[in-house]
Amino acid sequence: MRRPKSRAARKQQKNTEFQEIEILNEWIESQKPESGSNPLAIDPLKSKSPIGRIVDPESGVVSFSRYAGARKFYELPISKRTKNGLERGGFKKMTDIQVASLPHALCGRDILGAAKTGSGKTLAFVIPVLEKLHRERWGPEDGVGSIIISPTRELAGQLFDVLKTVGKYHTFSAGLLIGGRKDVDVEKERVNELNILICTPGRLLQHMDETPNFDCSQLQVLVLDEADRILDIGFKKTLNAIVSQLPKRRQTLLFSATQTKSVQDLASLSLKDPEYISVHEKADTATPNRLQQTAMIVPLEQKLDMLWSFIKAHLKSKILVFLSSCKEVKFVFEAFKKLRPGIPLKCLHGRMKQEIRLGIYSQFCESRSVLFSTDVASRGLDFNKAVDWVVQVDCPEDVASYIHRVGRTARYLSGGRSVLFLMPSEMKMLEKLQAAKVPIQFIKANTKRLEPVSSLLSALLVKYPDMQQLAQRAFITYLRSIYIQKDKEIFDVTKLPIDDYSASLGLPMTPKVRFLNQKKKSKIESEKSTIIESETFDGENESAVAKEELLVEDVKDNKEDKDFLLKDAPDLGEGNATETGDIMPATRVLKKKKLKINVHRPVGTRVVFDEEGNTQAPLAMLAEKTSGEIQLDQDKKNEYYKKMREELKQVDKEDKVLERQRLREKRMKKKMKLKKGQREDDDEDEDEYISGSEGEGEADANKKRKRSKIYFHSDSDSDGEKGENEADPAGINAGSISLEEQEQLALKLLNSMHS
Ligand SMILES: Nc1ncnc2c1ncn2[C@@H]1O[C@H](COP(=O)(O)OP(=O)(O)OP(=O)(O)O)[C@@H](O)[C@H]1O
Repeated sequence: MRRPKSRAARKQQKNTEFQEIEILNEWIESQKPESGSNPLAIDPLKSKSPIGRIVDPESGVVSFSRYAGARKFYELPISKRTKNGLERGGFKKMTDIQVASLPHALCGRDILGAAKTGSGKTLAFVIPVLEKLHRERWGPEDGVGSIIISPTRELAGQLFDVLKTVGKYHTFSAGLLIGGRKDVDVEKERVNELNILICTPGRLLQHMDETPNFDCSQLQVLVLDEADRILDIGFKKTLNAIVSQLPKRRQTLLFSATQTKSVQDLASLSLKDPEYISVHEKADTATPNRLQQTAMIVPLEQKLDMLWSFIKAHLKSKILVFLSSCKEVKFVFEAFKKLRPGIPLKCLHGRMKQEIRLGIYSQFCESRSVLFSTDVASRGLDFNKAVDWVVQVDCPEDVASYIHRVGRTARYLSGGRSVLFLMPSEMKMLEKLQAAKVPIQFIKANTKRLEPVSSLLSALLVKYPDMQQLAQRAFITYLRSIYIQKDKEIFDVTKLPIDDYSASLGLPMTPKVRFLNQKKKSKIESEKSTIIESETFDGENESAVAKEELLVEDVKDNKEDKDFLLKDAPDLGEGNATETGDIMPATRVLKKKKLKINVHRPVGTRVVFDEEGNTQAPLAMLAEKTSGEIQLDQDKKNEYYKKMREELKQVDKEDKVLERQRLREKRMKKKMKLKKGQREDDDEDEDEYISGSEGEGEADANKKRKRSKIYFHSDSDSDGEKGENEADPAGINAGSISLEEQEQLALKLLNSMHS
C-alpha cells in the first residue's frame, strides 16, 4: 500500500485503519470459536452471505459473520493489507490446516499444529503474526514483535519469501537472521529496528548474547516451524537459552508435519492451554495422498549402481537424492559428475558456504536436475517447480525423518513419487513405516537395467587421486552414521559388508575404521566368551575370527544377491510396476573355506572381458564350475586381491611421484614470477569446486583437480604419506630434478617471459 502524499490523505488513511482495527477486534472477540473446537467440522458459510460487520437495516443491530468454519481467506477477520497480500500470492481458498488453525490463532490462542507435508502450514502462522502486529499498531519504534524460528537456513529463507509476499502491503520491517553470513556486525546495528525476525536458533542466540541492547521484551508472537525438530535434543540447549530471554506473556505457535506432544518437550515453552490441531490425525495415511511411495532391497554394495541406473532411467525428471553424510554427498556428486549421466547434477550439504547453498537451492527450484543432499533439505523446503522423485539412498534415521524427506514432493495439489533403498538388515524400517500409516509398497528392483558403476569408479579413483580421499571419507562417514544411529533394531554396523562396500566405491583397499574395529573387537570378545563357555573354542586368534566373520558375510551376501539378481522384477523406469516381493533375511550364518559366488555380480573394481568379448565380474574368471555350482577357491581369491592391490599401489606410487614433480615445477614457476614482481591469485573457494554442475569441460575439471590436489597432497602428507617420504626419499628423488637443472629451467622460463 503506497503512502499517501498529502498530510490530509495520510490522516484519512490512518483513521480508516483505526476503524478497521476496531472492527476486526470486535469481530474476533464476538465470534471466537470455542476452545477445543475444530473449525473444520463446522459447515462453511453459505455463498453470498454477508461478511464482517453486519448492520440490520431495520433494527440497526450490529452483528458479525462467523469466521470459524470459513473456507476462504476473505471470510476471515483479517486486514485489507493482508488480504491484498494473499491475493497477490494467488491464495484464495484455505487448506485444511489453515481452516482449522487460523480462527484459533487469530483470537490469540497458542497452537500446536500438525498437518501433512506440503499442506500449507506456513500461511497458518504467517497470517496471525502479521495480523497481531497490525492490530497492535506495531511500528519501527516498538522493536521486535515476532520471532519465527526455523531449523535450517534454506527454510528460513523460504519463510522470509512467504512473509514478503503476504506482508507486502504492511509497513513492518523484517529481517532474516541466519548463520553462515558474514555481515553479522551490520545485522547487530539493525536488529533492534526490526519488527519480525526470521531466524535459525544459533544466530538468534548469538544476537541475544552479543548484540548490545538487543531487546525482545515486547515480543508478541513466537513461532517454531518444524517444531519437533527445534525441540529435539540437537537444538534443546539453544532453544532453552532463547526462551529464557523471552517474555512469558506472548502467543506461541508450533507447527510441524510430525508434531511432538511430549509434555517434557513443551514445558520449556510454557504454552497456555494450547489448541492441539492435527488435521490429518484420522486420515488413512500420514503422507500426502498424491504421493506414490515404494521401497526396495538394495544391498549396500549395489546402492551406487542402483542410483546411477535410476538416474539414467529418469533423465527428464527432477530428482532429490538423500544420503546420510556431507562426505557421501560430496563423493557421489563428484564421481557421478565425472561420469556424465546426461542430466545436470547439484549438491547441497551443511558444510557449504551459505551463499552457495542458497544459490544451489534456487537453481534446483528452477531446473530439471538431480540434487544430492543431506537432511539439510529434508524439512519444510518447497521447491518451486515440483520435484518428481525423492530417492532415499540411505535409510532415514526414523519414521519422522522419512515423512519429511518424501514430503519434498507431492506438495499442495501436485503428485510425486519416492523410492527408498533398504539394505536387507534394514527391513525393520518397512514395518515401522507401515505401522505409522505410511502407504509404502515393496517392489523388486529391476536388475536387468542395472548399470554397474563400481568399475568406472575405480578407474576414476586412479585417474583423479583426490577422488580417492573423497571416497575414503564417504566410506568412513557412512559407517559412522550407521554406528551412531539410535535405533539398533534397524542400524547395525557389524552387519555391513564393508569390504564389498569399499570396493563398490572404487577403493582399492578397505580403509581402516577405528571405531568399527573396536566394536568388532568387543563383539568378538563376547562371542568368544560364549564359545568358551560351550567348550568349542578352537583357539583361533581374534583377528582370524573377525576375518572369518567378514568372509562368511561375503558368502551370505552372494547368495542373497543371486536371488536378487535372478528375480523377475518389475520395471524400475517411469511407469514402474509394484509387485510385492519376498523379503530377504538379513541374518548371516558362519561358514568357512569354499565360497559360492554369483559370477554375474559386479563386485570387482575393473572390467574384465571373456573370450567372446562379454564383460565379466573379475572373480568370475577365477571361479570353477562343478556340477552346475559355481565355486571359488579362497586362496585364489586372496591371491587375486593381493595382485590387484600391488598393481594399484604401484600406479598410486607413480602418480604421487609425478604429482610431486608437477608441484615442484609449479612452485619454481611461481617463484620466478614473484621475482618479476608478478603476483598470482590462486586462492579459490573449495565449496565452489564442490558445487559445480554436470557438463563441465575436461579442462575445467583438470583445473579444479589441480587446485584440490594441493589440498589433498598436504593432507595426505600429514597422514601416512609423510612417513613414507621420510623413510624412502629415493622414491621422490627418482622423479626429481637436480638444483642445476632447476636453475636452468628457471633461466629458460625467464628468457621466454622476456621474449
Ligand atoms: N491456501 C493455499 N492456496 C494455494 N496454495 C497454497 C495455499 N497454502 C499453501 N499453498 C502452497 O502449498 C505449498 C506448500 O505449502 P507450505 O510450504 O506452507 O507447506 P507445509 O505444510 O509447511 O509443508 P512442510 O511440512 O513440508 O513444511 C506452497 O507452495 C504454498 O505456496
